[in-house]
Amino acid sequence: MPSAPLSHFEHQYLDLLQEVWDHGDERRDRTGVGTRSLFGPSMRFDLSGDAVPLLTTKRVAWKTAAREMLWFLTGDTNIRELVRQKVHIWTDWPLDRFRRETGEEIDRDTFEARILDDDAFAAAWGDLGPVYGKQWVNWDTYEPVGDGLFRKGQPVNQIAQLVHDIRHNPASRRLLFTGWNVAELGGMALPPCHMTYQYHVAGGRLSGMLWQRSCDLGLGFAFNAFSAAMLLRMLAQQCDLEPGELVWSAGDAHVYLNHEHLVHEQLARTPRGHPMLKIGRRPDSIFGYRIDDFEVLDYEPHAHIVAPVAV
Ligand SMILES: Nc1nc(=O)c2c([nH]1)NC[C@@H]1CN(c3ccc(C(=O)N[C@@H](CCC(=O)O)C(=O)O)cc3)CN21
Ligand SMILES: O=c1ccn([C@H]2C[C@H](O)[C@@H](COP(=O)(O)O)O2)c(=O)[nH]1
Repeated sequence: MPSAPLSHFEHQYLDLLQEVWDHGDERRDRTGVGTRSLFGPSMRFDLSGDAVPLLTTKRVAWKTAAREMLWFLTGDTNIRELVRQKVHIWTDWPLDRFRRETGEEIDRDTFEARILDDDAFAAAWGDLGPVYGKQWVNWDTYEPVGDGLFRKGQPVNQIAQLVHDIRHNPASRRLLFTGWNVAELGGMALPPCHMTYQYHVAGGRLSGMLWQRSCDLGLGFAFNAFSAAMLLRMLAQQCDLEPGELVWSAGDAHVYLNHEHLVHEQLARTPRGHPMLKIGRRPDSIFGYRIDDFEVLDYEPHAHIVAPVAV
């Protein structure tokens, strides 16, 4: 049965957008663009059935978000593979570094073409540092070899460990993984925003919480909410559980001042439809999913809204 309009999941997002725009503290942020910001909001999304919190008040490139999530799970931190899949959302940071360090005024398409064509260029300029994927599946460890010396130990695969723990110790209060490796933050293009994920099993259902320290409500949120739900669904499938709830909570939730048009346009639109995310196949492991395994149904969103990304 279609539910009453006010119960649509997306109203939580639209209400927050309005709240931040109307009452957020206006400040100059790291990027120089300026934001309005509120601290500590949260939202809850019911993922039962195949429900997925994919925004409908603008078209969201969910396949781009899905490709990014699958890329994280490979442990890769170089944008080359994303660019090869025509995912451009991470290009601006390496491009910015390239321009700053070489003084060359290269455009984005040329930069991406060089990343694809030139191995050495990709290795030198395409890497984001030890960001999400590195920490999720290859967190470095060190073991003493005497005299104050250490050598690298076996890296920790937090995701494999998580799947094991959900399966074998579902009552655990330690079902979590994090990208926030304090010792390695300095080498990252950006410290993780969607930084910590925790899970909870009850009544045959897997629920998850994402703690996002910093959220760009106009651009990042749509990707982060979809990806967190997608990952939860994959974990549930691997652990023979039904999806429960996704709890999203943020530290600094902000709207960039140059997203004013997006705020007004989205708030003028009415959420429509109840998007569903289908997974067509059950791979042998959490690392075995491919983009073609995912399909979104009942998605007839309002038109896309172009908004600049603050670098
Ligand atoms: N300011 C800022 N916002 C973010 O959301 C963000 C960052 N920086 N830095 C790191 C990553 C990169 N992410 C991004 C970057 C760009 C888009 C973006 O431009 N999205 C457009 C077009 C998507 C497409 O390529 O089709 C959108 O309308 O959603 C989204 C997420 C999320 N993160
Ligand atoms: O997944 C993501 C990644 C990034 N963001 C946003 C949040 C902020 O607007 C910037 C990061 O800047 P910091 O100064 O490091 O907070 O990127 C996002 O919303 N989601």
